[in-house]
Amino acid sequence: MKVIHSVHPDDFKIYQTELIRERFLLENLVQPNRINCVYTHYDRVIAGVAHPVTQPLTLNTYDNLKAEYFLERREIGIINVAGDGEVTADGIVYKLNKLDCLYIGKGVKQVTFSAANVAEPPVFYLLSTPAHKNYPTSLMTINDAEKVNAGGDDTANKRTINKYIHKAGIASCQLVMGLTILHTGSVWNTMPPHVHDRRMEAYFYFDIPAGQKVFHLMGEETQSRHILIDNYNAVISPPWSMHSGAGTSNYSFIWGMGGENLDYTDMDAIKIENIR
Ligand SMILES: O=C(O)C(=O)C[C@H](O)C(=O)CO
Ligand SMILES: [Zn+2]
Repeated sequence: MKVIHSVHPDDFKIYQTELIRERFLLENLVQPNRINCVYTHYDRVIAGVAHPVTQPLTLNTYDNLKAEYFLERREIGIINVAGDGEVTADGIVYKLNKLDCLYIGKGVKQVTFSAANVAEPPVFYLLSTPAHKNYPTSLMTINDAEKVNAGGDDTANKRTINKYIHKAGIASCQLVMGLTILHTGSVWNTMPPHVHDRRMEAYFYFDIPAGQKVFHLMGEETQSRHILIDNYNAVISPPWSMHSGAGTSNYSFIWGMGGENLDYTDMDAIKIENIR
């Protein structure tokens, strides 16, 4: 499993394009009949994708965890961003259609992923954090996710934020997870931006139309940098970094966090006029 180490904000100031991409961008996660995971030293979050097509896939442990099974001391959030699929947790089958979310708690030994239809296979985005106790496995469909409508047409940031795993939603030890859908004609996510030193964050961009890209914005407020994002890329946002983005079209993204608290609204806002 690839390992991503933490970066100090002072060191980040001299980073050029290639080094920014190497240290923060997760590419090539979606491969047929494979689970690809990346271990980060940001709150020990593991991000990855399971893409079962013609065969079921099992979430095995990795040597990095020194654990008998993946969820021995971890919890995981799973969101499907493509065709219909199934996730089985210790023999119980959960159907996940596009944009449905499954939380699986610490102590579940066997997790498998499968496609409902080979012609339109699922893409399961995975985000896992260390966990100290078991919370029940819980499925939440996109319809049941708590919704916040934010932004406006006049500022090209009209979007719907869907919350699944958070203080008032699915219970977890430290994982917070949901997804944001940009409305047609809107391109800016998370603008005005924020930081939350108490939690790292990872974004997974999807439904970026062919030929379009997202400029993901990161860095301290007076040291902004960007990374060009393709469909199904994930990007790590360190606790000191703002995270925002503008697309050449509308798109969607999954956000997920690990750290001190489960309060989605715990953010330190940045004024647009202060960004440099
Ligand atoms: O569009 C938004 O605004 C977001 O989706 C914000 C993220 O959810 C976030 O950064 C949560 O901390
Ligand atoms: Zn955030």
